[in-house]
Amino acid sequence: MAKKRLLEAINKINFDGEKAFIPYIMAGDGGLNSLKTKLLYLQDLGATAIEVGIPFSDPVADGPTIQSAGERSLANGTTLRLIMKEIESFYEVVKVPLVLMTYYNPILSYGLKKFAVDCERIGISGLIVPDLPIEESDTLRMELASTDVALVPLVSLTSPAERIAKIIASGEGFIYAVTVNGITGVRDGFDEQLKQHFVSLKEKSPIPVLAGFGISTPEQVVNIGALADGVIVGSAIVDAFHQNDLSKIQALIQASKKKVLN
Ligand SMILES: O=P(O)(O)OC[C@@H](O)[C@@H](O)c1c[nH]c2ccccc12
Repeated sequence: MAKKRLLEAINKINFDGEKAFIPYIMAGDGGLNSLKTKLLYLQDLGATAIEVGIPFSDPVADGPTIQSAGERSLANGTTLRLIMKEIESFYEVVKVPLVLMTYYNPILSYGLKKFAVDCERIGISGLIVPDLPIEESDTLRMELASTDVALVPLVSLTSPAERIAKIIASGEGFIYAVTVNGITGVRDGFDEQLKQHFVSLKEKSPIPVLAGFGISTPEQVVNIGALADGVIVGSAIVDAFHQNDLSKIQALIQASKKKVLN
């Protein structure tokens, strides 16, 4: 099945002259019963899709902010199973596409087949599995083949050209282009080569290319967003929810809605 839901949500925003904005939140941070409220809040502000993080004990790609959020969530007793149940209880109300970000281990212990079936049933639009390299993704890909759940690949700044071509060829939903070398978290500056990197990715990719990692201010949303089809913001959103600074979240999303002329 062609993966449509996520792709179409992003294409529609770009067609309207805006950049896609995908906030990341950690499920279970602040209690699992706050998940629905946060999702509806972000949906109403105009998030294109929302990345929902599954807490994991060994989060190798996560910076300090997301790590702490994961620890708070785990301390609340959050598990993938409970998160799936919780989403099932409100998936008819939350309309914005949801992308689950999880390491591979929780999926394996949940059961690959069951996970794919359940994701489809509760309306999940995409998956990001940062520790599953493309060479090892066939099993999961096969389970997802008959669903509208896109397997969103990550491309790093240092991926060689042949690898980028392979990743793009198998990409579904959008390409997650990582803008820094290293882990998630707030950054001051970006690599000067970034512009060329995005020009080249966008040339090669038939699906949207979104930029993520280190984007934490409205200015960065505008500037990095201009290079890509949209942005993903994690740590800044997680922090703002944790500190209950909702105006920060509003300003970040608003920055993606400045019309751009292509
Ligand atoms: O926090 P940042 O720097 O804004 O980056 C987004 C990121 O947090 C989110 O997409 C994410 C959280 N954990 C990840 C692990 C791998 C890839 C991506 C992620």
